[in-house]
Amino acid sequence: MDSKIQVAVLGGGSFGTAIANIIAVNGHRTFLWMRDGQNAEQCQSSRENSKYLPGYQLTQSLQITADLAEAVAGTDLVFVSIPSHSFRQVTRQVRTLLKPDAIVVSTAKGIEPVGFTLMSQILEQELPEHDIGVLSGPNFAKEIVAAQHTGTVIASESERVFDCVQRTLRSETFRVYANTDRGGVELGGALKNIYAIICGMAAALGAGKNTQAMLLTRSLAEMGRFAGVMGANPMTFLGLAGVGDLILTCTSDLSRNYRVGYSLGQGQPLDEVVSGLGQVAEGVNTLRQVKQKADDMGVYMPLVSGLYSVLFERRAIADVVRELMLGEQSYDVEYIGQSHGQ
Ligand SMILES: NC(=O)C1=CN([C@@H]2O[C@H](COP(=O)(O)OP(=O)(O)OC[C@H]3O[C@@H](n4cnc5c(N)ncnc54)[C@H](O)[C@@H]3O)[C@@H](O)[C@H]2O)C=CC1
Ligand SMILES: O=C(CO)COP(=O)(O)O
Repeated sequence: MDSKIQVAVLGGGSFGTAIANIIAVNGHRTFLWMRDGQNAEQCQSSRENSKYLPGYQLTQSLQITADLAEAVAGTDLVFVSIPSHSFRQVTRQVRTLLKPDAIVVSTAKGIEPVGFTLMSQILEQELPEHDIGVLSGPNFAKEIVAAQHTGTVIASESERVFDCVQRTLRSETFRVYANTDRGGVELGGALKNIYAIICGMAAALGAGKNTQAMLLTRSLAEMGRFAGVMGANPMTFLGLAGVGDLILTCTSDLSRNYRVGYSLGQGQPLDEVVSGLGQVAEGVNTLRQVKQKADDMGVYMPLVSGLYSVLFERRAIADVVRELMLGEQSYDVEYIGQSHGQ
């Protein structure tokens, strides 16, 4: 049996383009769908996505189109690489176009505001007949297209999804691990964006390595605590989609969320920073949603609360930092608990 399949990637931004290119290089018939016809034509003829990944040559066999029906008809595997604010709208458009047995995988790292809905829950709601999954990990699009050795995670309840995604994406430079904790993997990808903003801000303010290490570690503690209450497995946060992506995004200015934080730390106003970015930084909206949810569920998230009060309540960063440092001192690793920790 021919192991080559037909794949569609929806969303012609940085990540959609990078992932579609890997799959086409692997020899699968691959369509990259972008909504703007002129952009699609220009990328198809120049073999470059000059807006999102300038300077990177896309492989000849990748077919770039603005025709959604052409992109998904006959497709075995679909990646939805659309930012969270438009994810449902695009998913809805493909409902009647997909083959009944097509697998659908989200690559978005955000949360829908209404009802705190994760992207894979949108897939469940909009495409209930399909096997679904989530792809997440420390994966800068620019490094993927530059063939840097990269690892990622496919999360799903279905063996069929693991098997298909691992076989389709695997290459000499791209490695795919499996995880059955879909919610944990997805929350890891969304939550780390908040902490990337904090770490960018800290860097702009001259934070040293002690501060960076404390921030990263306490961020991980907060993420695991929140996800645990949401029903995820805190152990997922020891994997690539948890601590892996947290380290990546919190330590590099290739991250848009980190860059948002850096500019805020330099004193620029939030609306200017966000409108000047020209690309999606999911962390700003995720912060609003996580703060609300944490308050509703009574989850202790001092870093989330601190960033929220700087961004949306106009509190001075220095005051918030002082308060965080002088707050109640607690246990290092809360899973060890008081009785073992003493
Ligand atoms: N860039 C990266 O390194 C990574 C990004 N991600 C996640 O993937 C998702 C997409 O991110 P990027 O590709 O980086 O974003 P981007 O900002 O580079 O591109 C977003 C793309 O979505 C398209 N889009 C937006 N609304 C649309 C709509 N209603 N209909 C059709 N297309 C629409 C835009 O035209 C653009 O092509 C985000 O949730 C992000 O967090 C995940 C892993 C890595
Ligand atoms: O998720 C990412 C890398 O894994 C990309 O992060 P940014 O969205 O902050 O650029």
